[in-house]
Amino acid sequence: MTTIAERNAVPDLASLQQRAAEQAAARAGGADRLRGHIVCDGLVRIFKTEGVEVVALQGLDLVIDRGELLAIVGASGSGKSTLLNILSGLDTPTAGIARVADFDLLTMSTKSRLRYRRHTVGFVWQQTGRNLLPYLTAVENVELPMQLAGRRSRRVRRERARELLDLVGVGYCADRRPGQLSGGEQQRCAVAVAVANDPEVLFADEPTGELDEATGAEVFGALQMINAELGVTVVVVTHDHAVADHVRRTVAIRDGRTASEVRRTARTAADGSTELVSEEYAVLDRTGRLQLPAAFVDALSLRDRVRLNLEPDHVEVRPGQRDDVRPGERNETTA
Ligand SMILES: Nc1ncnc2c1ncn2[C@@H]1O[C@H](COP(=O)(O)OP(=O)(O)OP(=O)(O)O)[C@@H](O)[C@H]1O
Repeated sequence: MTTIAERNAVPDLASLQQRAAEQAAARAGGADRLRGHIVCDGLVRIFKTEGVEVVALQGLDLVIDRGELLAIVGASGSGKSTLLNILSGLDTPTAGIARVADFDLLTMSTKSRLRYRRHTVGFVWQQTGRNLLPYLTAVENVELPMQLAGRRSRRVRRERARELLDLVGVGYCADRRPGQLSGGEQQRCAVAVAVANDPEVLFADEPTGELDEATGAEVFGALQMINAELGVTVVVVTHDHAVADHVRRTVAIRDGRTASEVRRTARTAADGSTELVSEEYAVLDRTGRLQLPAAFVDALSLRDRVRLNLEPDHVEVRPGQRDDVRPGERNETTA
């Protein structure tokens, strides 16, 4: 059993991930049941306003394993909020598959949607006002969801609320109201509130959006702790690419599809220490489509079509035939 002092020591991402995987396996009933806690397959969301259709999600594929701590990043308008609204049960997709913890988000009834939102998922929003009630102290805010669920005795509720506040590093704020807390402390309390009823998945929408970098890092520390100690799957949606430093996998969304992801893997360095190495991958969908990073497209002025060559261990992508060949310029694809 880890002590609070040990938990609050500066966390090492690799060991936190290891702990999260063990806790998640325990929750799932064995490591062999870890895959696919959240599954999106060919997810489509079309909005229709005044006869105009906006395709916000264009066949998005994403699999998140139980116990993962994952960030979703993307420019404004890329479809992050649309995806989060669907996964949190606030909105229904137009087509495709969206499944979280065995709930089918396309077909679930109003009753299961309510159960899903109350017990299966927790939320942290960017605006504190949406997370905490101003007239309750921090510990009362954490107790409230347990009280509404009517599952635990008053004494147990209070004990758990204090434990959760300790876990996210704001035990000292227990008897203060939100107005007496800093922005970072409020968001860490919000994390404790979100997991009060022991959800399987925690969604955080821009949880550090209004915070400076150092305070934002403390909030990420709280999310890491919840993930590692409770085995809760954590999905953070943000504009902020610096988030990649705090998670093991960052998925980038572009034009309503998953475009690329960065994975940080632990490797043993020459001196025996463990180091985290980041590697960027393009995402290949089931039909073999992939999106080239915008920087690659710009660097070679790729447009309209490209030439592909299959090599023994890789695929080459070269600029393709250009229709607008100027006089005197050779068209490199003609034989
Ligand atoms: N209710 C709606 N009605 C019509 N169009 C919508 C609606 N919600 C989102 N859209 C459109 O869908 C696309 C994706 O929007 P979304 O809000 O999911 O992006 P986002 O990545 O979350 O952006 P931001 O980071 O600015 O919140 C945009 O083109 C947006 O205008």
